[in-house]
Amino acid sequence: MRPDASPPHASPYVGFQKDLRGVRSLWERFHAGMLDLEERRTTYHELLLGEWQRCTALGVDVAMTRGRLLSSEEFRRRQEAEQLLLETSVPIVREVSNFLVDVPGIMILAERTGTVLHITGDPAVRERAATHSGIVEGSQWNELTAGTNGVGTALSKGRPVHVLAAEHFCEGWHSWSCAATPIFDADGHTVLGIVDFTTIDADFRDQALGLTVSVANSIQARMALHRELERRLLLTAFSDASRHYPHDDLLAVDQAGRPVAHTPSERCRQLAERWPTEAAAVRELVCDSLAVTAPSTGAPIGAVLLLAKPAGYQKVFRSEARPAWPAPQPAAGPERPVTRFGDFVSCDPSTQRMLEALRRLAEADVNLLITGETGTGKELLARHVHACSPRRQQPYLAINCGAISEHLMESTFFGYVKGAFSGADPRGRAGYFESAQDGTLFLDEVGELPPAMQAALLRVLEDGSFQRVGSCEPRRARCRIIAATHRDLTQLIAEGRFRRDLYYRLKVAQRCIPPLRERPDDITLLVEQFAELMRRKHGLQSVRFTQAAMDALRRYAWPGNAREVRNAIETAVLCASGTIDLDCLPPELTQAPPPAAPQEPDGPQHAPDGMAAVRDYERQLIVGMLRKYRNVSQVAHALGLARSTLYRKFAELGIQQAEVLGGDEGSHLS
Ligand SMILES: Nc1ncnc2c1ncn2[C@@H]1O[C@H](COP(=O)(O)OP(=O)(O)OP(=O)(O)O)[C@@H](O)[C@H]1O
Repeated sequence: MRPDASPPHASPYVGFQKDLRGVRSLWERFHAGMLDLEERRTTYHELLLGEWQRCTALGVDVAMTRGRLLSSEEFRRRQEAEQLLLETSVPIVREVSNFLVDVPGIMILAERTGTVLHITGDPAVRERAATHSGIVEGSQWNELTAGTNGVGTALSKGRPVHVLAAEHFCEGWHSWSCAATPIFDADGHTVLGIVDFTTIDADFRDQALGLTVSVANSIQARMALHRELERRLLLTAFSDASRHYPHDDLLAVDQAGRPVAHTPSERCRQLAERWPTEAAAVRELVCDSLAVTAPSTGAPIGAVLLLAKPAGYQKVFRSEARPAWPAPQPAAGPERPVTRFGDFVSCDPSTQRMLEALRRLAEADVNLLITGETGTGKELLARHVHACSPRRQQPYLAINCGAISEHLMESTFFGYVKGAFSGADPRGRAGYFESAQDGTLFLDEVGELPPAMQAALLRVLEDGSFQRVGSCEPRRARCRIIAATHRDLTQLIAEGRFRRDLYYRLKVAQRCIPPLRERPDDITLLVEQFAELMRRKHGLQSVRFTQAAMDALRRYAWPGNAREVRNAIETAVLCASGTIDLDCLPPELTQAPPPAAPQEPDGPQHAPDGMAAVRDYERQLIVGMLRKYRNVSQVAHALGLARSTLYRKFAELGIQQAEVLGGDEGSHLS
């Protein structure tokens, strides 16, 4: 056994050499209750005993052989809470792993409570770690749960550590050795997570500790940069508030409760000084606060606080006079919390209920049908359902059924054997069902499947088997199907264009995403999300909207839904130099609907209540755009719609192209 045979190891957290001889025997005697109290021991052995006694007192189960797994719901929450850490660390960890191809070990990123967020490295070691010890994403390795181990001990010590073989409290981990280093926040002492390098004990090298220290340092540097950006956002919010409230005392505090800025009065200076130690007393002076949140994740960054005057009168920030915050300012206010489902965000209550239902359905592992207009985020939801499902470690494959040529469809879905047909890969090829084995197959635009393919798909869904083209050998399909369509499948069924039996197989569970025009609060939310996304993408300092621009954005009906918002905001961000005004928005948002288009005599021009009014508005909009561009492709692009969707809208809304264009349709409508 290695601890008895290997040379001493430097122990960075105890400051002396580890002599691993006798550790296994010490461990055995400790757990058998056969320690000789009079025995003279090295400091190192005393230290180990202290660690193990602590684990015993914490009630750690020494017989455990697999890491404890969080429920996928809880894991999802942790991932969401640690989005910044993930975004910052994963690219670094991956890049380092690329240079460790021949090193038999895995690199683990854990968050501040010891939950593994990400694992990368040697596939064989990864497989063994998962199957033998339950070291997988979502498993927990703090000392309370798993006793002395790399992640848990680095967390509790707050320093880089080696934990080798029999030093682990639980025998189940004795075949592993780990080096682990904490990642600190910019303040130098708050632990944000752990970088750990784990190998089978016999493969362990001392250099592993240097590796984790250097990876942790790189992550820290990147985190520090993020913190600086957050600090700037907070300062921008503070100076905006100061402009709007020049006669008041304001204090900006970051998320850790540290004052970042205050109004330059002596009273405020003193309050800021007292804040870290007497926060409770100073907090009593706070009349109102404005939360400042991270642009992309919505995570809180800090707050601007409005302090009571010495005379004691109370004041609140006026909602209509809230400063023109940078894009990340929460759109819906505290009474409308934002729900996130992966990258899908919403503050609309009925959409939020749908997202909650999807969270539950993700775990249920049943086939799912997602409907909704084009651009409403069906693929985004499907992807995250997979990420929250028990299949999340397996492949996710998205297929646009409308984009596969009909005669290749069967071989694309089911694969083919060699010599199946001329022009094919001579070695044969696996189809989507095999490639997505054990994972999720997302069938986008499922309403476009031709009848023959509908029949073939139905057969797979009914008995779970299929054959490659050119072969009789049955194969089992073990993937989950998520299907999506913007079409009304019940109508297609009534028209004989979609199989009823297939429909029922696909919609074991079904959810519909409402169009954006029916959830006006989400318009503001998406505008701000995309503005921040584009600000980052194009490396801009800040992006803000004038009131007039924001009003126009909220009024518009968005027939292309979130995709159209995204396109419009990207163009606007690029056109504006920081502040987006009306002139940076696409003309259809700012121009009144064309007068010649038919409309109700007193019909509303925007933000109408009834569906009929919405249809009218959509009709006016599309007719106006057709007159302007005189080209269907350009209109579709401007609206963020597929051409096929636009043609569908023509039919639904009774728009006659020839009529609109005065009979010259043929030359322009391409
Ligand atoms: N609620 C949302 N929050 C954030 N982004 C969204 C949301 N809804 C959609 N998006 C974004 O809008 C774009 C379109 O989304 P997606 O492709 O998922 O829509 P879709 O309904 O599948 O469209 P189609 O029917 O045309 O295939 C993507 O960029 C997506 O990230």
